[in-house]
Amino acid sequence: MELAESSALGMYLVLEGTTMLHDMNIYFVSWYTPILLEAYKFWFYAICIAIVRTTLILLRGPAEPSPHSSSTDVNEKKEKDPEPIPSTASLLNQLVIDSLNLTIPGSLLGWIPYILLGQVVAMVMSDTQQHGIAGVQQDDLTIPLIDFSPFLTDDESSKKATAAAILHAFRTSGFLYLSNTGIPPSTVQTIFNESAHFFARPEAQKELLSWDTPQSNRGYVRFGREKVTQSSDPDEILRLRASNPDYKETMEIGREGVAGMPNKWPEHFDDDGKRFTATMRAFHDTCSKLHMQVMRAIALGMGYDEGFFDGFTDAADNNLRLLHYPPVLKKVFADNPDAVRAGAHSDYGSITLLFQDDVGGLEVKSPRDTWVRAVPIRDTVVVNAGDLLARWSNDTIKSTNHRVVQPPDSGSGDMYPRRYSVAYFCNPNFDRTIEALPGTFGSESEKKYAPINSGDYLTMRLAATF
Ligand SMILES: O=C(O)CCC(=O)C(=O)O
Ligand SMILES: [Fe+2]
Repeated sequence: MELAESSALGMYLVLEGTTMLHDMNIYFVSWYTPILLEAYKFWFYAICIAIVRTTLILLRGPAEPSPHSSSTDVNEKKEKDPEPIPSTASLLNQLVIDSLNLTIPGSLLGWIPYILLGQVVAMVMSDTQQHGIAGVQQDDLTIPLIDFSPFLTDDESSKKATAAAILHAFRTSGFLYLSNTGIPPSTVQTIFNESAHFFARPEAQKELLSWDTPQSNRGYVRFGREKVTQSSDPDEILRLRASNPDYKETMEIGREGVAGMPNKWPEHFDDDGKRFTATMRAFHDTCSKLHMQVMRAIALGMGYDEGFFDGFTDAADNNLRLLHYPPVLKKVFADNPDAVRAGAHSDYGSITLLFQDDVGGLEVKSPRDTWVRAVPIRDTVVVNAGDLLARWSNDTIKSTNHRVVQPPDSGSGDMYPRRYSVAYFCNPNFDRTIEALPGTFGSESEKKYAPINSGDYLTMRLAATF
């Protein structure tokens, strides 16, 4: 039966292969359609055989190894583990997947109504959403989509399960998508509207709100001023900035009420400026609550009391950054392989809450050293760990490099569209000392970093890039 299945699949691949040049507009053939239909039939048969095979295994149990296979080379046998026996759950799972897959060639052949295919796709999508499988998975990098709502209940076991999933993501890829965070999508939409309105102001007006010092880290940063990079060598940063500027402008908003470090609000310009100020003040507060909740999840995941980090998060020494990447000629990217909207970097603080529009362009470095697109997923927040959390966790949590490049080519026009995003950079209270967390080291000598003051660390990192 296995042979029949692979033969049918082989026929499908061979037949479909013969139509490839036609598909690529290289060599047109008159028999394209009939051959393709025959190919789809073999695809359909192969899945049918697979379904029958799985059903038989379910009913009868796995086949005994044949005498032939047991008499194969002894050396080879010694090295190989016996084939694992699939569990009933995994067989049932396979059966569901195969049945769903059957609808694809089935619909293409007109044997199964198209409408069913649509329903099946919707079913698979909602299933993966529910089980948190969705997200991004490529080149050994997994950015899971995690539903945060169970963590916001009083149910201890739901909270623990969500906390464990979040910590696992921080320890492996350093990135995750969070849904149902408690921040309404309409609030995020308002922030994006206000941001677009702000960046549309005349350049001269924005310059009046210009960012001045890394200590304060507040205000408007014009196009090309910040060059995010891992380098701390000033000459190297200057050279990079001149050759490959970040194609972006930003507005940095810090915690309100810090002596000597006022935010640079546009409230004295006009009513729009007043509305912007009130909206952003409120959003800073809203995000600081999510920051506290995510840190509580990390605490629970690491086996501490849920409130372990509260004394590190309650000052809300966080930075709200509005980002605008203006439209850019496709030619700029085509001509220069190093062109970026935001250069490769890791974030500095504890965690970042990132809201992106649906344009795309954010990429995350995979363990295979490739760039993987962190595609926008509607109504989710991308959460990633920063360098200070990695340091705090004695490198058990990862602060992963990421960058922003051109969005996928939509094909029309000679420019890539503008993109907006909003990053909320969270930091441990600036007056706290950060040193290896309990449980992240055995003996004192396993602590990788010296204790450091949170505020000093952040200022040092910011001073290097502006
Ligand atoms: O715009 C984005 O999606 C990412 C921005 C970012 O990584 C940053 O500002 O640190
Ligand atoms: Fe970043």
